[in-house]
Amino acid sequence: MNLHIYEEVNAINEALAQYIISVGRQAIVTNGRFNFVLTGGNSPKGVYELLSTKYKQDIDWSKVFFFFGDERTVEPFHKDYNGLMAKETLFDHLKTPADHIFYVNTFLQPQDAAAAYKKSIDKHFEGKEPIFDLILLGMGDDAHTASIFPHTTLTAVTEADVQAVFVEKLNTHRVSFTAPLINMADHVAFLTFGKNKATALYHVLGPQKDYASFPAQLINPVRSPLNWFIDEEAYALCKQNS
Ligand SMILES: O=C(O)[C@H](O)[C@@H](O)[C@H](O)[C@H](O)COP(=O)(O)O
Repeated sequence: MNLHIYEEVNAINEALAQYIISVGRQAIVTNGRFNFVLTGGNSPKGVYELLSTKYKQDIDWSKVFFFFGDERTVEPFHKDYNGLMAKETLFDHLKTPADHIFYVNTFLQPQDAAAAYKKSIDKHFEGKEPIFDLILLGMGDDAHTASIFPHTTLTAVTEADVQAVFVEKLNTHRVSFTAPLINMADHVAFLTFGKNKATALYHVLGPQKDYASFPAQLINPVRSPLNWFIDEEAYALCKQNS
């Protein structure tokens, strides 16, 4: 595991943008394309904006394919739809062709949306193992990641899949990658900052394994060390107890 800890969020975003570009360029050299899974939430807005402005010339975006590690079950481009923020901060600026963006079709019922999404992934990987080049994750203050929320069915799934899950605390369904699908990726990186994440991060990085309570602990990529891009505020409790 690699911890990249910064004082300021801007510094995290710069470091993460450079990491994404580096992984992406290597994927394009090796495989001719970069299969990049985006996280939702608010945290990644800054890094997406950096990628589509300051780093716009640093990678051949025409060879990048974008996916979402999870999606809310609201209609496409509703204000809470993860695809909307990515469209506004990345795709519109990069003029990403529609066939390079894999939105979750939330016009479908959750189970059908999840099945359709996994089918589109399998088609993209031509039936081979869906090993994404990079999966970017956020973490909630309850230690959820993607839509693997505490004490939900997804904390115990062993299949590499995309599944619908009912999240009681939100009283809604979500569509999400499962932890095994995330762990198959070539690279996985968390972007987590702010003091409201400190308690969750302390548990997630701690020695006590409790996957149901702290689902981000489920993320253990098999192909390369897990990367955490965090700030001092989020790391504060870990530091105090190290
Ligand atoms: O759909 C989502 O909301 C995300 O995929 C989710 O896992 C997010 O990364 C965390 O909730 C952190 O969200 P913030 O970045 O807004 O704190």
